Amino acid sequence: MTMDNLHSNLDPQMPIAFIGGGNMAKAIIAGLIQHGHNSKSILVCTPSQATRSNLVEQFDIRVHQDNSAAVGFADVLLLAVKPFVIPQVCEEIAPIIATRPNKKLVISIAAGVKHQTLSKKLDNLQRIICAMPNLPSAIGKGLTGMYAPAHSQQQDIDMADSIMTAIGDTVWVKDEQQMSTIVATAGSSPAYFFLFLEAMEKAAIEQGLPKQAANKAVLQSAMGAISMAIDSQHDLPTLRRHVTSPKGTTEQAILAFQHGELDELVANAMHSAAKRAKELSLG
Ligand SMILES: NC(=O)C1=CN([C@@H]2O[C@H](COP(=O)(O)OP(=O)(O)OC[C@H]3O[C@@H](n4cnc5c(N)ncnc54)[C@H](OP(=O)(O)O)[C@@H]3O)[C@@H](O)[C@H]2O)C=CC1
Ligand SMILES: O=C(O)[C@@H]1CCC=N1
Repeated sequence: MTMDNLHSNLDPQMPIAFIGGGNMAKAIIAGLIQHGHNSKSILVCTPSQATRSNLVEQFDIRVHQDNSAAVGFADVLLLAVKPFVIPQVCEEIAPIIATRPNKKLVISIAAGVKHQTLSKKLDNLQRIICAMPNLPSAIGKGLTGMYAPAHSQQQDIDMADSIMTAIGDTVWVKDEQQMSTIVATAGSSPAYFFLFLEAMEKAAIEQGLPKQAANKAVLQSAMGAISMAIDSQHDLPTLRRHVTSPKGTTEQAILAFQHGELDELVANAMHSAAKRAKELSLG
């Protein structure tokens, strides 16, 4: 709940178990370790030997091939598998969780998978929190949208929040429906920015800049703009106007974006992402 993740009160020794060791698990683990979490307090259960070896090499954490090991290792379990794998994982861990349901907190980062679906698949487990982080969690600059149903205990909300604020900032939503907009706005959005930067870099190269210069000009400008947008007391349209001299160069670029109906394009793209999150929640 704070922009300063140094304020997370996560105990660096607290055991955390991940089920699934892919891109997003790695991003969260990188963020946790950067925040000072003890690597030996992190276990990842994931089927492929290659992924496990890579995780040990990269982070010096514990790994296991059997998902049930996660339940024995930690009281906080982070489900980081693709949405379609969730039913199988729940089937494997539900009987073990059922032996001590009051001890286990499950945090799911699977896009679109609803709280109620998870609860049903985990033998009516009540201690479940849905989280939608994003890739910049790896460098402590993530944004995680979070949802806990009304019956959740405050200690579970605080625990989930302290894990996610260790790797960035959090936004809690009261209505689970809003999680699909969080997917579109935060979970998926780093890819939109990468795509836009790729397009700018390509255009700069086509206009004649060497690749290295094009890359530097694009990334440094993006970083400057984002830093200003965060720190400035001006809103986004005002900052845009500060760059756009009447009859100048920027105005021509902005007109070209407007002719291309940028607002509609962005709205359509985000609608498609949110719609897909809703479809995943049905599957
Ligand atoms: N990527 C992103 O930016 C974001 C992703 N998410 C969500 O995170 C989840 C994971 O996505 P992402 O990390 O990108 O996906 P990846 O494909 O990179 O990782 C999925 C991982 O799940 C593992 N896995 C597959 N089957 C099982 C199983 N039966 N038991 C345990 N582990 C299994 C895979 O194992 P192995 O490698 O061993 O074969 C792999 O390590 C998804 O639900 C996605 O919606 C949420 C926010 C952002
Ligand atoms: O593309 C996906 O489905 C996942 C969820 C949000 C980001 N990556």
